[in-house]
This record gives sequence, C-alpha cells and structure tokens, in this order.
Amino acid sequence: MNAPVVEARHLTVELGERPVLHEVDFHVNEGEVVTLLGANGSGKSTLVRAVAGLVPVTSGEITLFGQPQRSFRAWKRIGYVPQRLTATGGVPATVREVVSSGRLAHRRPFLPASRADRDAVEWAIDLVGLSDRINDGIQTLSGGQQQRVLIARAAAGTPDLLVLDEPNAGLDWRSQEAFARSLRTFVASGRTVLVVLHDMGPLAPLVDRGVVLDAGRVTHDGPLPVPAGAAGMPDDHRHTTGEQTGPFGWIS
Ligand SMILES: Nc1ncnc2c1ncn2[C@@H]1O[C@H](COP(=O)(O)OP(=O)(O)OP(=O)(O)O)[C@@H](O)[C@H]1O
Repeated sequence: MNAPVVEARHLTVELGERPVLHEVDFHVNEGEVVTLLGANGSGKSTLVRAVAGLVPVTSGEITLFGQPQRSFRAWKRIGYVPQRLTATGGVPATVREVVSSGRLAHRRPFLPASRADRDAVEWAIDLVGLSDRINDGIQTLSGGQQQRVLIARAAAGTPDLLVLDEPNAGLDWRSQEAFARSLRTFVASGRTVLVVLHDMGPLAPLVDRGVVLDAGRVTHDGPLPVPAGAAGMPDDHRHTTGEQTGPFGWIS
C-alpha cells in the first residue's frame, strides 16, 4: 500500500504565540475523501493551511506523499482552495484567466499556453459547470460561482490531492449540489480530497471519514453517520466501470 497522501504526527502549531493545534495525529490515504469538522475556532483552517505549507509547524511533522514536508517540492500535486476569494477588486480578470493561473506550475515561463494547458483549463471550467461564463469577468459572478472558479483553478492543475477550506460556505443548496457533482467527478478517478466543512450537506455521501477537532485536538477519527436527507447521490464513487474517461484520465 502507498504511503498516506497526508500524514501529520504530533503536529503542534502556534499562532501569535498561542497554541492552535496540539499534538495532532491525522492522515489521509490515497483515494479517500476526508472531512475536517469542528466548531468555529477549533483549528480546521490552521490544519489545512499547515498541510498546504502556509503556516509554520511549531513541532511534530507533516509528510506529503510519503515525503517530509520540509523537503517536498512536488507542490503541483496539491491543489488548495482557500476559504473565499479574497481579491475580486483591482484588475478585472475573466473566468478563463483565473482558472489558467492554476496551470502556472505546469508551464514554462514566458511561453504561450500549450494545447494541453488550454484543454485542462477548459475541462476544469466545464467540470464546475461554468463553460457559458468562460469569458466573463469574475466580478460579474455570484459568490457561489466565484467559489466554483476557485475550485476549477485548483482542478486545472490536475492535482492528486485537492484541499478545500469550507467550499460550501455561503452557497445555496443548488450550488452545493453542483459542487458535490463536480467533486464526485474528481474523486471517481481515485484522487484524494481533504475538505473542511461546517455542514456536510450534499457532500455527505462522498465522505469516507471524518476527523473532528475540538480546541486544536482530534476528538474523533472515523466514519460519520450520513444525515437523513443527504443521500442525494449514490455512494459509488469508486465504481466507475463503463464511465467515459475525460482528459488526464479523469472521469467525465
Ligand atoms: N494568524 C493568526 N494569529 C493568531 N491566532 C490565529 C491566527 N489565525 C487563526 N488564529 C486563531 O486560531 C484558532 C483556530 O482558528 P482556525 O481558523 O484554524 O479555526 P477554524 O476551526 O477553521 O474556525 P472557523 O470554522 O471559524 O473557520 C482561532 O482561535 C483563531 O482565532
């Protein structure tokens, strides 16, 4: 069996000299969809930001794809979607431009985008159902659509691990369902997802395991009960025989 895609051992993170994560042990195996749950301020964002290398580790260790994070260089294997779009002001960018920025790690500097880059961008925009808005400025999109642009940007890099911080925040139920369909397509090829959620909503049937944080400590790690009414999608994301394979071997 391959090494876990993410493993944290005795992970402690202090922010502003305050301990936010205490001795957290936690892992995500290849092909799993793992959700981080917990009350506001319990440390969920800090944990995914530490995994993404955005906050320093005080003590303990993180490994990514079996390699210590401090020597890990294959960052294009990881797509990270932060909590919300922070910069919609300034120069207006189109959906295509924002999603194209997710291909930068794959491109040679100063050369035009290759056919593969363009295909990946168009495919990722299609994945989140925004092909009809591809040339529109992102400032003209609703909050839910902007969230999907961020997901497409991460997906365009064809990462093996997608890390999402509260992708459903502020989305209405229909947008959450559209997002759940996109994520189902993503995981159908055995790729791995780590997602912070407040409320599992339509994602519940996709989730293999839940890790619950309370005041920076893991208090539960295991399967989660699927709430009644959330079973809108079949729990069969690993059984893909007969489906069409899209670009890069993903299932479309
Ligand atoms: N840069 C920072 N400096 C100091 N403290 C911070 C910083 N960022 C977060 N914290 C604190 O760390 C704790 C955990 O925050 P974090 O955002 O990880 O929690 P969360 O579980 O994701 O919460 P939410 O659900 O509200 O997003 C909170 O008490 C927060 O105030």
